[in-house]
Amino acid sequence: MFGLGSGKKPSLFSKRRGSQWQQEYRQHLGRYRSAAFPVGVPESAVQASCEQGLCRLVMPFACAQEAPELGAFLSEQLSREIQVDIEVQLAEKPRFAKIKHIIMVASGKGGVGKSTCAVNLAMALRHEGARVGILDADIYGPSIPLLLGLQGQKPQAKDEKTLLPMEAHGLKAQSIGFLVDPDDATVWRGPMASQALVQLLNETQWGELDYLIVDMPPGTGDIQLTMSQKVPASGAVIITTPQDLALADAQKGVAMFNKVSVPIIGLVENMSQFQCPHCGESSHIFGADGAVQLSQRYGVPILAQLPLAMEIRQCSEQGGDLSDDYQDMAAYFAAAARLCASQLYYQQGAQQGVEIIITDD
Ligand SMILES: Nc1ncnc2c1ncn2[C@@H]1O[C@H](COP(=O)(O)OP(=O)(O)OP(=O)(O)O)[C@@H](O)[C@H]1O
Repeated sequence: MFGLGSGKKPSLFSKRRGSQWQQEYRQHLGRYRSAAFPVGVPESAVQASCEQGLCRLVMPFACAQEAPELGAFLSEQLSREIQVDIEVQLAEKPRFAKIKHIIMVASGKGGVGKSTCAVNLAMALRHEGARVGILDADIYGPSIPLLLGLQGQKPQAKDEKTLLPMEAHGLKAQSIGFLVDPDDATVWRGPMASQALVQLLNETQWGELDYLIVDMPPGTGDIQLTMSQKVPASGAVIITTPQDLALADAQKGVAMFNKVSVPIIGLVENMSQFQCPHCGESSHIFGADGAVQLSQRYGVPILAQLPLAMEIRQCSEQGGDLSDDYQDMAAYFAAAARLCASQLYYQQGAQQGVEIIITDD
């Protein structure tokens, strides 16, 4: 009835018909459920223009790679071939300078894969159509230069006060590792460490960003607490492994962010399972479902359960992008990125929706 794809463009694109399409799309989009759209595509997002079987959507969070699945859903619902193209435009005002959201990536314990997850999450958000930066605040072991293939490089000074960020894989990056000898950084005390983070954040010309990922130092001590107080973060992602010890530390991470009122966006369970390359059998080397229990206890979602995989280690340590050669591994981070971005959007929405009622008593 709507004539999408019929080719009779001029007569079909009257205003009335246009709005009729909008209505039908809107109805179906609202029913579309996925990890990224747990409550359907939000009403505010449905700025759809639909032409010749192509539905262009402007979405308020990074989810561009959801387009094929959304297209398949709409095609089935509307019984005609529909392609979806997603453009990402975050509507909210920047939280800091021209940065819309700062996301802290933290772990209660060292060596759980925090930096690896931070970099791959940043790349995945980029592939989901967002403008993304990464700030390496891990003063004790800055690994972002290595993970982005930028070792030994130095950022350029824009003027006397500001530095230009480095760029790799479409990400803007800044790290203490570009500026000081790592051996010097290890002796920094609390105030110096948090001051270094604030300075790097303030004095880098980030330009306009949708998301800035901050790779925090491991642990939940005073340094991490001060850092989380000083940075206007929209939320935090906690990386853990399924081990009891790592989970106990992850709990401390949740408590720390609660203390400074930074919402937890979700948990990433890294090294969740290992698939034998020979027989294909999956084993839970570090235990099973620890993060699920943590998630239930604190009511925070699990963004991903990532495998322990040689491809992740090799590709990351060579400064590569998983989506170039290891799409199956990249898919885990893509799903985590969409979930992280949407969770942040829905969390903010819920916060904005809180009504404060002042009474006399
Ligand atoms: N899912 C994974 N599969 C295989 N190797 C991984 C995975 N995640 C991380 N690694 C490897 O584990 C090692 C530690 O990872 P990473 O440096 O990201 O940890 P971290 O928590 O940031 O450490 P630190 O506490 O030193 O900051 C690296 O060699 C990395 O390549």
